[in-house]
Amino acid sequence: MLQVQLQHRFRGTSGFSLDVDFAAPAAGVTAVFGPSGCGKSTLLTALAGLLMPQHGRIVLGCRVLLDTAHQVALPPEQRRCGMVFQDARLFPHLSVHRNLRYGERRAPAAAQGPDFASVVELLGIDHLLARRPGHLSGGEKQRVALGRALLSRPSMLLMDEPLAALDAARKAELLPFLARLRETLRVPVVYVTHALDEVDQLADFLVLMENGQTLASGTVEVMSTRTDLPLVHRRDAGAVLPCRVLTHDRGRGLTRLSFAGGEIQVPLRSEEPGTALRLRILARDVSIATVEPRHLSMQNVLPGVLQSIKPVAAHEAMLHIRLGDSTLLARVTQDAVSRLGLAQGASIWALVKSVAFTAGPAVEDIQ
Ligand SMILES: Nc1ncnc2c1ncn2[C@@H]1O[C@H](COP(=O)(O)OP(=O)(O)OP(=O)(O)O)[C@@H](O)[C@H]1O
Repeated sequence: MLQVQLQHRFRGTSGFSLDVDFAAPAAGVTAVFGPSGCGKSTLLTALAGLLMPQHGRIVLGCRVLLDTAHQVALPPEQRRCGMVFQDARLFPHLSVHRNLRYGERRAPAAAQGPDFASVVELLGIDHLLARRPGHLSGGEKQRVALGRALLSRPSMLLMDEPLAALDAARKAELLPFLARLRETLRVPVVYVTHALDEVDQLADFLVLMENGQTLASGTVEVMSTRTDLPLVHRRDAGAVLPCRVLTHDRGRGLTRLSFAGGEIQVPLRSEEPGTALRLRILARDVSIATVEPRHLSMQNVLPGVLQSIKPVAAHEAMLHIRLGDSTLLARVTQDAVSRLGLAQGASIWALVKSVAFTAGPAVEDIQ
């Protein structure tokens, strides 16, 4: 586990207070998500040991990095956190090769981790080794920065909005590398972002922050269906479902997926049957029927049970729908709730218009 409890108040004009308390799995990617100025970067600097909080305890696995109650405070070099920022911060006068070797030289002899060749292969930067940072694109620079951080064999990787400075195309180029990293490496990652699509694609666990405080934390799937959190008011609010590819029907251009509440059909995907995928079904793309609908253009009509109805805006409500072992969210008007006579426990059909995929290559990659 990564256990974090921190309290810190900046003196002077800022007066900002950080009050963080969460426990995340030590393996995988933990996203720290929240609006600008909520304290995400401050949290990272405290994890790295670059900010000494007034009170706190940080434990990674069985290592106590900080325990102010017992005067324990490991300095940054003993915490060994690899850091990747929005701007790559590479040495401009050194080649990519030498930037990477710099990271490698900082690795303690006994530390476990990938070697130079495997990092270069993992990040696809072989062809860039002789270049200087000034001759790299933003996405390439970030891959090198990531490689340098990995080669220092960190005990934890801290990433502060590594994609925020990139345009959409560069971001799309880098995301698959980050996803590979998550699948291949064992190093725990704390990933700061205010982009929900990055959370969906990369994170296993989510820590939600607001005004210096942790509002909630949990798996991305569970957090995506919590209607008590500010996430529910976003346009992209919706349930994240882990799925598996069942079959492809190339003639009809459809792929059938299974999830813990049934099956769903989506536009043709490129992944082999058996591949795990994650998809977000936006609440606003789900409609409700109280009798089984027929003769519809929609592919997905899923039987479920209405678990709860929560108002989310003046005239709208968020419905929690139980589909087997999964939960779906549907955002409908209050008018629809009363017209259909919707009530907790009712059997209903959820009609899913479209889904957003949050993992795996796009269908354009087929062939
Ligand atoms: N060294 C400091 N001294 C005083 N105040 C600070 C200091 N560092 C950060 N702050 C304040 O702490 C608050 C949180 O800043 P932080 O950079 O952690 O937010 P953030 O969530 O990472 O924001 P963003 O998403 O915009 O990067 C801000 O109000 C900032 O002004």
